Amino acid sequence: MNRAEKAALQLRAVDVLRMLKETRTYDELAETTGLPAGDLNRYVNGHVLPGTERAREVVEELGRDALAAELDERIRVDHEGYVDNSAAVFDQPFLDLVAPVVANGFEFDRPDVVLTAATDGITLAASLASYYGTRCAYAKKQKETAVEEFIEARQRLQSGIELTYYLPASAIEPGETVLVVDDLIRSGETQELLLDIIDTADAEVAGVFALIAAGDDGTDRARERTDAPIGALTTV
Ligand SMILES: O=P(O)(O)OC[C@H]1O[C@H](OP(=O)(O)OP(=O)(O)O)[C@H](O)[C@@H]1O
Repeated sequence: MNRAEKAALQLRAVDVLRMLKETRTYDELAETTGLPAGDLNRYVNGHVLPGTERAREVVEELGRDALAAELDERIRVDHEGYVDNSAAVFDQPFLDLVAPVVANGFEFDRPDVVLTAATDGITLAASLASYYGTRCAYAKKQKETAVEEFIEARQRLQSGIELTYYLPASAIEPGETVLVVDDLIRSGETQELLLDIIDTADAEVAGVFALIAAGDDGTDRARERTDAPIGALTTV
């Protein structure tokens, strides 16, 4: 890790601690983190930065559990099992906290492109691409007018409806690595279409990540398609 990466990690740890502090006293935060309340006070107030190892623990271990719990708080599941996650996907600062936890707490290699499907995955993909310093791309259900060449992926869904996603062909170069992300994975049909797009582009899959897995069907389906790491922050 170079100096800039260390500094970024330390600042991310402070962001995580500040988020946790919003709903806790320093004593409670000390209990949650196992760190001394006096140190926490200095980190949260920006007087001192946590050391690299401590920062890593906060982001990768504590951060993952804390953000999963925070995400659970923000999700509403209706009586038919449909998920309202607007309180997560509309909150870019929250997703900016999720990004380093995903990048460091799962086994994904840094990709060349973070790919999602419009619409609800876009804010998460933007946060991750920004964290990695890579490009973000999203496939859409319509063709963009001025674009001449598309990669398209089509599938007949279980419902009988045919779904097609289009991605401008210039979005992914052959041989690039692509991390597929989405806010939600349920049947896995959307992620499968994105994996088809990566195949057509002659690119490599770096992994598949969803904020929320609704059951295991979607992740199981993705696992059948790729050996790359697959993960979700929470399962409902
Ligand atoms: O695993 P699956 O069964 O494919 O479901 C997951 C997809 O469903 C939602 O998108 P939706 O198609 O509702 O489009 P939206 O993002 O525009 O709401 C969600 O954003 C995922 O992309």
